Amino acid sequence: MISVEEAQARILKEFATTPAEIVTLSDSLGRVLADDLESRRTQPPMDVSAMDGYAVRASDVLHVPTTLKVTMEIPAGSLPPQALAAGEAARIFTGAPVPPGADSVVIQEDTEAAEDEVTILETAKRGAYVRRAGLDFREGEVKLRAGTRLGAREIGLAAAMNRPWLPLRRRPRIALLATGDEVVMPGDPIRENQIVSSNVLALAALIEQAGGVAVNLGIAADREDALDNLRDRARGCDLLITTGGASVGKHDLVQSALQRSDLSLDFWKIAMRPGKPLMFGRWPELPVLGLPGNPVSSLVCGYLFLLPIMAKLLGAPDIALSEETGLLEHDLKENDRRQDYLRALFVEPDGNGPKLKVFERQDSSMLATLQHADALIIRRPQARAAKAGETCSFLRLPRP
Ligand SMILES: Nc1nc2c(c(=O)[nH]1)N[C@H]1C(S)=C(S)[C@@H](COP(=O)(O)OP(=O)(O)OC[C@H]3O[C@@H](n4cnc5c(N)ncnc54)[C@H](O)[C@@H]3O)O[C@H]1N2
Ligand code: MOO
Repeated sequence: MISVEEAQARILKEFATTPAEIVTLSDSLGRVLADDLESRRTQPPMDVSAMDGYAVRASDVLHVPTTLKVTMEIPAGSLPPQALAAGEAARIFTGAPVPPGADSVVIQEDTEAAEDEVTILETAKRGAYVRRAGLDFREGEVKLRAGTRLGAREIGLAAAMNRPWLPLRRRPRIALLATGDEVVMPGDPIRENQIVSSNVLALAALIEQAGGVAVNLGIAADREDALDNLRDRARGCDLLITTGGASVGKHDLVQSALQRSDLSLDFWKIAMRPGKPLMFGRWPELPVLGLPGNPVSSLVCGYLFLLPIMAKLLGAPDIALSEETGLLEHDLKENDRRQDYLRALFVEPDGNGPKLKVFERQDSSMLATLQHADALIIRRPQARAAKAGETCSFLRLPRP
C-alpha cells in the first residue's frame, strides 16, 4: 500500500489549472482570479474631505475662535468652483473634493455658522480630515493577485477598482457517481434494508464550496451494465468521482467494470484510515477517483484528495487544508501501518494552539461524529504511543 503523501503526489501530477474565462463581477462570488488584477482607478481620485464641515488653511485657525468668510459650498460629486484664499473657508461635505489652497477640514460640530461666515472654535492640524488622492490605491496598482478566491471583500475591492469583468479560472466540473444496490437518494422510496445516499450530496457541497460545479450522475446499481453511457454523461468533466464499490466484496462491481473498460489504474488501496480502498486511474483520458463507500471515509478522502485537486485546477493553494499543531488532551496508543485521521474536538484553547480530544468511536460509518468534529488528528504510520500534553498534527475541518 502506498502512503497518503505518495497518493496525493501521484494524483496531483495528473491535473493542471483550468483555462481562464471572462466573467462579470456580479457572478464572481466564490471564484478564483486567473490573473493579477490592476486597478483602473486611483482611490480617492483627488484629495477629498472625510467629514462634513469647513475646508480651511490650518495656518488661518492657529488661534481660535476665529471667523472666516465662506466663499463656496462643495457637495460630494461636484468640483470646487475656485481656489481657497487666506481668511476663507469652504462649506464641504464628506467625500467632496478639497479646494486648492485648503489643507484641512474642521468638522461642523467645532464651528458656528452665520450667513456667509463661519466661526471656527477648534484649531486644525494640517491635513486633518483630508483623504489624500490615492490613499486607498492608485491606478495600475495590483491589489488582487492571481489565485485569490473572491468573497465579499474582494468583490467590493474589484468594484472600487472599476473592474466590472474579471479573468477567472473556469470552474472545474466534477462528475459524481454513487454505487450500490442498497443506496437511494434522500426522500426516495426506501426499504428497511436500504440506506440513504449521503456521499454524493456531501461531496457535491465540498466541490461547490471550493468553487467547482458538481455534476450528479446518479446511482449505479451493482451490475455489469451499470456503466453504460457513463462516459457520455461525464463528457466535459475534469474528474469522475465514484463512491462505494471500492473494496473487495463480490458485489463491488463498479470498480471491476471500470477496470474492464479501459481504465488504466494508477493505484488502488493506500495506507490510510479511513479511506484504505482509495482508487485512482484514467478512463481512458478522464481521471477517475474511486472513494470508499463508508460516508466518513468518502468525505475524509474528499478533504485529503479532492480539495488539493480543486486547489490545483483553480491555481488557489488555500483551497486545500493545511496541517496545524495542537496538544493532545489524553494519551493515544501506538499506530499500525495506516496513517490515521482521527475525528477530534477542540476542548480548550491553549497558548501553544488548541487542545484536542479524540472521539472514542472512530467507525467510518459514523457521519454524526464527523459533523460534530472540529479537526482530524493525523497519526503517522507506526507512530509510537503518545502522552497527554504532547503535540499533535491536525487538519482543521472547515465550517460553512
Ligand atoms: N474483507 C474486507 N472488507 C472490507 C475492507 C477490506 O479491506 N477487506 N475494507 C473496508 C473498508 S476500510 C472500507 S472503507 C469499506 C469500503 O467499501 P466500498 O468502497 O466497497 O463500499 P461499499 O461496500 O459499497 O459500502 C460500504 C458502506 O458504505 C455505505 N455506502 C455506500 N455508498 C454510500 C453512499 N452513497 N452514501 C452513504 N453511504 C454509502 C454502504 O451502505 C456500506 O455500509 O469496505 C470495508 N470492507
Ligand atoms: O478505511 Mo475504511 O475507509 O476504514 O472505512
